[in-house]
This record gives sequence, structure tokens and C-alpha cells, in this order.
Amino acid sequence: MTGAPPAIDVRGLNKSFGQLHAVRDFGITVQRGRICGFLGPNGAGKTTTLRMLCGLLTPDSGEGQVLSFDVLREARKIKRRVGYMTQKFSLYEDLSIAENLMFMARVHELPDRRARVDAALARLGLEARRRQLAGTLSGGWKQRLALAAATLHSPDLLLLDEPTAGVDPEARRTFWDEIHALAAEGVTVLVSTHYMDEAERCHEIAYIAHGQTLARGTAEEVIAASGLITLNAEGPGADRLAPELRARPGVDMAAAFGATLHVSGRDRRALDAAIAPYRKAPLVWREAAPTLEDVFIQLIADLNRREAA
Ligand SMILES: Nc1ncnc2c1ncn2[C@@H]1O[C@H](COP(=O)(O)OP(=O)(O)OP(=O)(O)O)[C@@H](O)[C@H]1O
Repeated sequence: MTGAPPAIDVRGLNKSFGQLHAVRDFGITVQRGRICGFLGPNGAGKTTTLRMLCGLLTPDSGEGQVLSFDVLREARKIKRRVGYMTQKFSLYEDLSIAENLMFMARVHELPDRRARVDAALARLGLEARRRQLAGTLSGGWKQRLALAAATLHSPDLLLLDEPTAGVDPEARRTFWDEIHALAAEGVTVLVSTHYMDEAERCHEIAYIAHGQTLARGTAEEVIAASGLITLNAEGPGADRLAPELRARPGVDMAAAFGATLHVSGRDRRALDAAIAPYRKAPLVWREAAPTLEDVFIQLIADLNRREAA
């Protein structure tokens, strides 16, 4: 990627709905061919941001470029080069797979429509089902059809809004293999997800909450920047100790993961003091690398504390 301008380079994007400041001073730079995961709790502003980036929603303020077009003034040009997969399946349930794709080909005014549709069917393994009505497809196949529709016009940027929500693990894996194949061809992908394993499959991630970006970088960078120290406890009843440990000074986050308790903090001495009374049989404590989920829980806890203060 020598000298190519970033696919997304925006700053200070804001969007309010009445009294609600849904997106605050959002900025992000994503280089071409990268997969950037977009994470954050429900209502964080992810969908609103994706809609602003693809030209469907006008920001109240902000500046920058998407695919080198001005994000405020060149929405029509951006729309033509972007593929957007909405959170809810939005194709025609009473049309077949092939008919849906043919319809999309007409919307995009593509030449060689039949060949384009055939190529998309082949690429996503949909050929055998081409005559099946979209409404009768299972979740995984619906998502594959939606991806075929979003990529039919060979966009340079793909914006995917929770594309695998409710899809089984095997179908999710196939879907992600395709996302990586598209990125290898130079397509830039911004994908919102609530799944931690998917966050780890991204080249980089952005974590947002209450409309603000709280963390940015590769998964490793986000974990390192958190400064979090995590100790795990195993043993009978360990998983039930989360509420009382959470209340102790020095503990930023305590949560049970199966039978294991994860306890995190940023001050080693305070954390050790907090767990000292619990360092006895039958509990066994071990230091562990914090997971992305540990970091995200801590980021939200910090934000809630700041907002309550
Ligand atoms: N058109 C709208 N009118 C009014 N409020 C809206 C509108 N669109 C979004 N919101 C509000 O803006 C906030 C951010 O919503 P958004 O859908 O962007 O969040 P999200 O991060 O995508 O959430 P989720 O993970 O649940 O999809 C929410 O409080 C939502 O209710």
C-alpha cells in the first residue's frame, strides 16, 4: 500500500437525534485493504456512524474523506463505491436468490448483469440455491446472499453492520473467510460486531461507547494500552465471587467465565490487596493475559464511573 490515500479518513463527526448526541467527535483512519472491527455496546452509535460513512446520513458536523470523496459534500459518489450490509436482512423474501441479485444489478446499472450475477453466485457458493426464495433461506445463507448483493458492484469499501448476528459458528467462519478474501483483493472493510472472536479476526479494532471512541488499534495494542492486570481464580464457588470482588477497592472488573473468575485492575498493589483474603484453598489463582472482553468491560466500567462523578 505505497502512498495510497486511506479508504476512510474522517474527523470530528457528530450526529444528534433531538436531545440525543448519538455520535460525538468521531474520527477514524482506515488504510485500504484493512479489516477494521467496530465494537461497542448496544446504542453506542455504530450503525449511525456506518450510515454517515456511506453517505446515507448527513453528519451535523465533521470533515474528511471516504474513498477520497468529501464525506459531507460527495455522498452520491461515495454511495456508488461502497457496499453496505444492513443489520436487518433487507432483500426481497419473495424473490429467489438470483432474482434478488439481478434486481441489485439493475439498481447499480451494471453492464453484463447475467454474468455478474452468475459470478457472484459462484463466488459465494449460492449456485445450487439460485432458484430458492430468499425468505426460505436459513440465517447463514441469508447473510451470504446479503454479502453477494453488497459486493455485486465490486465496491472499494464494505460497511457491514453485525453481518453474522444469530448465525451459527460454521457459517460465521465461512463468512469471515470471504471477508478476508475480499480484503486480500484490496477491499477495505469496516464491520460492526458483538463477537470477540470476530474482533480478533480483524486487522484492527475501534471500540466505541456513548458515541465516543474509547480504544483503537490492533487487538494486541488495545489490550496492552489498557494497562490491565488480570488474575483468574479457579475452584469451587470461584464463579460466584464476582459481585463481592467487584465491590473491593483496586478491582476494576470481576466477572465469571464458566467456572473461572476473572479479576482485573490497573494497580498491582491494590489488586493484590483486594484478592489477599481470597488467596486460600480451595481457590487457585493464576495471572493471565487480559482478554479483549476483559478490556471492554473495564472501559465501560470506567466510562460509567466518569459519567456518574
Ligand atoms: N433515526 C433515529 N432517530 C432517533 N434516534 C436514533 C435514530 N437512529 C439511532 N438513534 C439512537 O442513537 C443511538 C445510537 O444508535 P445506533 O443504532 O447507532 O447504535 P449501535 O451502536 O448501532 O447499537 P446496536 O449495537 O444496538 O446496533 C441509540 O440510542 C439509538 O436509539
